[in-house]
Amino acid sequence: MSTDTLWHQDPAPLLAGAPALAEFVRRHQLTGEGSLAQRLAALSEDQLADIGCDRAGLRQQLDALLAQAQQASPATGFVIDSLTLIGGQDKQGRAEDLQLTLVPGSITSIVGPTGSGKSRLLADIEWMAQGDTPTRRRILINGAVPPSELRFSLEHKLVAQLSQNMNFVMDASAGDFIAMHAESRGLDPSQVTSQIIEQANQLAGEPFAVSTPVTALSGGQSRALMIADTAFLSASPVVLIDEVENAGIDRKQALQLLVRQEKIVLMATHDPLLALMGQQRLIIRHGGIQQIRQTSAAERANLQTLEQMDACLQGLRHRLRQGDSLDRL
Ligand SMILES: Nc1ncnc2c1ncn2[C@@H]1O[C@H](COP(=O)(O)OP(=O)(O)OP(=O)(O)O)[C@@H](O)[C@H]1O
Repeated sequence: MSTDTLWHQDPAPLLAGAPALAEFVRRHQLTGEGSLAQRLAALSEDQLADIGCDRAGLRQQLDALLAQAQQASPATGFVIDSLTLIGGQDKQGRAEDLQLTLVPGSITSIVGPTGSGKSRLLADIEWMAQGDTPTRRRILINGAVPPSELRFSLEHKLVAQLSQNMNFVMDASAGDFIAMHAESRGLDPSQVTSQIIEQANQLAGEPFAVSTPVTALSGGQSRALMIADTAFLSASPVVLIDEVENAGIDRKQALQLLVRQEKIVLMATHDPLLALMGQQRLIIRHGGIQQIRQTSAAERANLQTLEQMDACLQGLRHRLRQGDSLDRL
């Protein structure tokens, strides 16, 4: 796909895997609706004066970033508009009669009792199952069976998975880790490293530095680093999250960060605060999706109360960590 074609289409899917381009778009007041060509044309003279660059200059910089984004994208120019899940069967072999299409910028929660099949569903998506897993589910990308090079290639991953058990075994600092990842995406690490560390530190309670060895990070800090790294550097337009709740990080902010980057987010959770942040939730029983429930207006209104309760609990956790008494709540 030429950069000219990208120039005239909705950039949202491309922005998901192109943090430098996304940041440029945000900083230069190009976040409106329509293609980049339309957004650039819509800038007023006042806005251009504000930005300190003329239209031709902006176009030139955008062209360079589009070319870079295309090169770095997981499958050169491959953008995801939709991911479709076609039902298979539950653990008893009963048909899972559904077809569900998810689009970038959406959050879908996955809820259900322990052992009901939440992780299995995430794994089906990660593998882009084609009827070849125990659930017999099938996954379509942009309405079609994904080409096998997308399915099996390690470097062209469409899906990033953040799971509970994330231990680093490498001998590198947090800064080195980010730099390696940035370079593999063809990005300049100096532009993103401090941003990612800063963001990770906002998610985790106890700050760490660029020079901190990754093996010295706590569970919560590792998770925060991976989430910030995924949000800024991962080209994968689909993000799967398995149980973020016990990670010791600001989970609401983490979710907002991931979704801001226009990704398709699916999240297995037992946490009401997180579950209600999704537009819908898939209710799993006996290995099958039994129901799809849209988050209702009343539930959304309840979110505020849940946030207050959560803030109260977080405060108690903080006091506990500080060694304070909890005689008075
Ligand atoms: N439709 C299915 N057919 C056959 N096996 C299934 C199906 N769905 C799930 N399973 C199997 O059931 C087991 C439990 O599923 P899974 O680990 O996904 O549960 P979970 O909901 O994530 O549990 P937890 O909340 O404890 O993490 C796994 O071995 C999984 O492969």
